[in-house]
This record gives sequence, C-alpha cells and structure tokens, in this order.
Amino acid sequence: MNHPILKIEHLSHRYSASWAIRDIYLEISQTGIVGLLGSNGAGKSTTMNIMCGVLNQTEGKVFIDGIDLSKDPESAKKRIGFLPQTPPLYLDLTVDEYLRHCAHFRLMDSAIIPAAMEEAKERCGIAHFSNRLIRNLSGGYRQRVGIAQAIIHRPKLVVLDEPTNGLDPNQIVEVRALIKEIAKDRAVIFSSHILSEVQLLCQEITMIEDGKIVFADSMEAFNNYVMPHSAQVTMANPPSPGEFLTIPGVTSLEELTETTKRIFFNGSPDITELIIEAGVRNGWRIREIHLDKTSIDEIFAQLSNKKKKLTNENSI
Ligand SMILES: Nc1ncnc2c1ncn2[C@@H]1O[C@H](COP(=O)(O)OP(=O)(O)OP(=O)(O)O)[C@@H](O)[C@H]1O
Repeated sequence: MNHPILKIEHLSHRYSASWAIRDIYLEISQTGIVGLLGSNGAGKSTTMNIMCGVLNQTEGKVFIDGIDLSKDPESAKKRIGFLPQTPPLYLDLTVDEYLRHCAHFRLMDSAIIPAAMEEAKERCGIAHFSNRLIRNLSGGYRQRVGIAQAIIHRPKLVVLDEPTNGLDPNQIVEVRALIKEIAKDRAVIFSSHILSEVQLLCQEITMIEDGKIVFADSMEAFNNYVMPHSAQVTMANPPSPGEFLTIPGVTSLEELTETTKRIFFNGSPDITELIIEAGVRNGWRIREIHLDKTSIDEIFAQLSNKKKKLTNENSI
C-alpha cells in the first residue's frame, strides 16, 4: 500500500500554559516543495520540530511514510532529513568529518557512507570544501553543509526551517536553487515568513497563523485567491465613468482625483492589456496603471477572518 510521505493529524502542542499550535493537519504525498508560511511566532518551528521527532507533541499523530513517529521513531527518522532553524553544525570539524559523523548518527551502513557523502556534497556544491573547517565557511556555504547533512541518508522527506534566514541576497538565490534541486526526487517542506519566497518555490502552500492553519491548497489556488481585484489608472484624458464599465470584467469605478480612477474588476489576469487597448482605442492617454497588491498582513487577516467565519458557520 502507498502511504503519504507525511501525514499529520490533529496536532496540538502546549508550552507550559499556552497552546503554540492547535489542531494542525497536513499531508504530503508526492515529491516537490511545500511551503509552510507564517509570521514570527505563528508555530512553524514547533510544527517542524514535532514532525521531525525533536519535540514530543501534547496531542495528535505524525506518520512518516505510514510509520507512527511516536511508536517507531528510529524507522520514521531514517526517512526524514531535518535542518533546524539554527543549523546543528560543529564548527571545529571539517565538512567531511561532520558529514561522516552525521551519517553514523543516522545509523547508515558504514559501507555506503563514502558514496553517500560524495553524493550529498556534489548536490550541495560543497565538494571543493571537503577538508575545510566549517568555522571558515561563509553563511551560505554553512547552510549548504546543513542541507547536505539533511539529505545524506537519502530521506524521502526533507524539512527545512527558515533555510534562507540570515543569508545575504546572493546566498538566498543559491540556497533557493539548491532547495529546488533536492526536491526533484523527494518531498521538501520548508518554512518561511516571506510570501514571495514561498510563491517562487512551492507547488503547495500551508499558511499558519496563531498556531492554526488558515489556508492549505495548491500555489495556483492561492495565487487565484490573492489576485488583484482593483487597479489605479491615471490618464491625461479620462473618459466618463460609464465608458470604463464597457471593458470586459470591470465591475465598478471609484473617482480618486480628476485624472486617477480606481477600477474594480473580477480578477481577470489580462485586465492591464484590456485597459490599455481601450485607452488607445478611445484616446484616454494612459500615464500609469498600478495593480493594487494585497500585503501579506492583509492576506493573513482576510484568511483568519474567513476561517473564523467558516468555523462559526460550521458550529451553528
Ligand atoms: N520553548 C518554548 N517555551 C515556551 N513557549 C515557546 C517555546 N518555543 C516557542 N514558544 C512559543 O510558541 C509559539 C510558536 O513558536 P514557534 O517558534 O513555533 O513559531 P515560529 O512560527 O517558528 O516563529 P519564528 O519564525 O519566530 O521562529 C510562540 O508564541 C512562541 O513564543
């Protein structure tokens, strides 16, 4: 029988008096990248630490490839690679010494360790630093070593907790490319508080806020949900309001100034093109079109309210 690579059911965790996460469900069945998006303190690290067996949950279940993590942690953990928020690096070891140590720690058969080390180093672009002390690597390369230790035992699931945090812009680009590369033949779940990063990398998105899931679906569904529904148009020769309503998809109009109008539309992706066409045809002399983007805070607020509404409706 084919089990999901990761299945989390009804997961809740309480640190002393307060709940950090409540009733989290998550399922990953295929290779590729899932993004766990949430602001600081939302509960991402808590969820990841539990799914990797580093923290024992207060309630709920975690299955890795069908294995109950709390019943058979040894077998389950062989199938997971984990890069915690603070990479567990030993700065006074060389890259090779460290990866060998990690391979033994993962209970790998000694005979296959040398080949596995070469493969992990190759994939992470650190083969030329085999004998360098980790202390003497840049932040970006240290992160690559952290990712190499997470894949050395060829796990089906790799969990990366904010892997681009604290890196400079070039290093961020490189680490993102590496995440894409390692997700070609395994499932990767990574956490981030940056929406654009999740949009760039992931096929699936799970959003967590105040310890609860507020959205979980494909990236495509999410992008449709947050697609702009209004735009500001500035023209030297604006038409009467009625003329705008003849553009397909435009539903209403707000007068901002004499020359700038906000138009509301039904989320059509080619709205800019339609406005420009109409403008050129009718001589509106368009100077600027600005799509109103929703900020991540607004999206979280909308989704949290929606979730609350749904919960209220369900409980009636
Ligand atoms: N060891 C702990 N003891 C008590 N409370 C904790 C502990 N670790 C986390 N928390 C609290 O649990 C909540 C969730 O924290 P968590 O670290 O999981 O969030 P996060 O989304 O990973 O945020 P960040 O990106 O800031 O790490 C927060 O309110 C945090 O203050």
